[in-house]
Amino acid sequence: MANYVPTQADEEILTCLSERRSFSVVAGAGAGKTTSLVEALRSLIRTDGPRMLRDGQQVVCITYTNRAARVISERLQQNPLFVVSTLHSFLWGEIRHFQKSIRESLRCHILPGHIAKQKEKDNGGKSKAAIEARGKVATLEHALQELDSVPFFRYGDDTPFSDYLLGELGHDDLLLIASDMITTKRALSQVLGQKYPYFFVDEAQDTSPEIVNALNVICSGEGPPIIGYFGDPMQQIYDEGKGDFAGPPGSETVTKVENFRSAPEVVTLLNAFRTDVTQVPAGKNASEIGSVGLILARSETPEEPRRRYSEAQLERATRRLDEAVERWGWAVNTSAKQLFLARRMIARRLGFLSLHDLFTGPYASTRAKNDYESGEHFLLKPLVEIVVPLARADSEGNTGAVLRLLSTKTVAFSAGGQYNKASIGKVKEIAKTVTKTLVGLFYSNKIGDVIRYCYEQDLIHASERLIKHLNRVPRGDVYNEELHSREKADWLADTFFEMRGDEVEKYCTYLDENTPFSTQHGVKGEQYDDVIVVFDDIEAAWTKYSFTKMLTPGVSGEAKDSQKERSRKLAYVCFSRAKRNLRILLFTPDPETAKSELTNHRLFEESQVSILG
Ligand SMILES: Nc1ncnc2c1ncn2[C@@H]1O[C@H](COP(=O)(O)OP(=O)(O)OP(=O)(O)O)[C@@H](O)[C@H]1O
Repeated sequence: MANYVPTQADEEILTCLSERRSFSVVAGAGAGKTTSLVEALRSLIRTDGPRMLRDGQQVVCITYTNRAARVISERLQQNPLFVVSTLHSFLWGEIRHFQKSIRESLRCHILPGHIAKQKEKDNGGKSKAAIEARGKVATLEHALQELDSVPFFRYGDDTPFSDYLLGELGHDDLLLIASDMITTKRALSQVLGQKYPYFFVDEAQDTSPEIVNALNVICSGEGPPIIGYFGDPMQQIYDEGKGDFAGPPGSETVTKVENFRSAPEVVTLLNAFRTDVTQVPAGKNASEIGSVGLILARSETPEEPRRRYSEAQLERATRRLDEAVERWGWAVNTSAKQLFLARRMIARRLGFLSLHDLFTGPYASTRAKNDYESGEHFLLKPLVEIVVPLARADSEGNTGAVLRLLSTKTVAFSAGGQYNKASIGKVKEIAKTVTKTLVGLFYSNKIGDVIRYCYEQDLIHASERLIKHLNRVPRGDVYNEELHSREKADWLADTFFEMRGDEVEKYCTYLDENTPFSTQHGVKGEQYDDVIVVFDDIEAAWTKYSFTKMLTPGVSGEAKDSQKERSRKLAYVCFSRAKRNLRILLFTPDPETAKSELTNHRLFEESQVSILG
């Protein structure tokens, strides 16, 4: 890396590696954790690489996303010494052949564990939660009984949730099964330790406690295999993470104190949010001049049911943001990244409010909401992955891109698809017709027609769930929360199938990050010169977070512990994306009192805070 500055922490990591001792690197935002990780991996090429290659061993580096895996692999120039992979694909690759053990794990631990959890939620009464829990217990017990009829189990990116009797394992179950197998089957942990003398885990704070435990089991005892965790407990923003990851007994903790990203003004604010690491601005940004500014705007009492803003209120809140931006003199700063927890504001600005309200409204389960936010919802996936990219490539007249999309993303045009025996000329001709029809449908028909065409033409990997919705008669009855809560997905699908595609296209633009807007979760690992963070607890309509309570408990009341922790961490992640200038807009019921509270607690300086009149 140009301008790479070696640090004390890097030295300590090298010492651990040479002494074959496990370690955890704890570092704040912008510390260059990935740089330290890559440097440590590179050092192994020199010190232990030839021996490992001779003995058929490799180093495992686990990343949180596929994108991070690609970045690290590139920085290591695809050196075959390293297996750089997400946790899920690494684990599945290691356990998939042990089908008997997977079944045993499901039977003895995983399913009984899920059943016990659901039973805890059932007090025998008639509440919605109790009824739902009883339903889940029945389904799980049935799956347990019939487990032997499942020929084999599989896991894929397209199976976020388990369907045991179809043999589909979801993301969470995969982690539970793998950690169960590693901790209970000594032979498996020994084999893994022999194949891989070094394990590195990036973003360790988001690794589940079960997995940290399993990896520590592999790496317990003296000498190799050893494990190195790299992470920041303050940036644990996914609930399943362990946060305070630590290596097996006897391992070292290395604290990295530099911040190579942010200007000193931003680093001062970040330090006010935590006590475990006090950062010092380092490298060339230590001499940059940055700034921090907070504007407090009065929040409104929501007028709509479910504590939602009305259209007029949403409009007023958006106008307040424009006023704040104006006051900061950033109206012309088009490169400033705007981070919102308040997604309706983004959806409205970008033109997909009805889609947003559908996928976050009464027909959407928590699972559906999460999948919508990440672009993974099974109803949206065919459009996000195939239809919209095809429509875009087609409108640009980019035939090459159209053919590439068809051959890589669709079933029909893939190597094993129905056209694989046809001549190239014929395939091109079919591709043209299919694309023309599909794009035509997308712009003029309902979404249901588009998806149905994709399914009939074998363009999508249609999941069982999707096929079920396509084949069923639309629900004629009016949705009733009491009666239908377990079947709400039917109403979601029916409403979605009736919609037009234009909103989905805008949603895709947003997912592609081609806009100056992002959700606050979406920016993890990113950095921008200028950042605007908007906190509106009401508009976000989210009970998991409360920024007003976290920042100004005197004005808004004390947050619950979990709410406070989550909000503090998410705020920290957002603020720490700024390299130079950070601006925050906080909607609060009482801006004047909030101002004194914030400055009294020394989170912000008086000169940094102002009130929007
Ligand atoms: N040792 C170093 N010397 C100089 N610059 C560095 C060093 N390490 C990292 N940087 C630079 O600092 C910035 C932040 O690094 P990076 O994104 O790797 O940090 P991080 O710890 O992963 O941050 P976060 O956890 O906040 O996402 C990048 O621009 C990177 O190039």
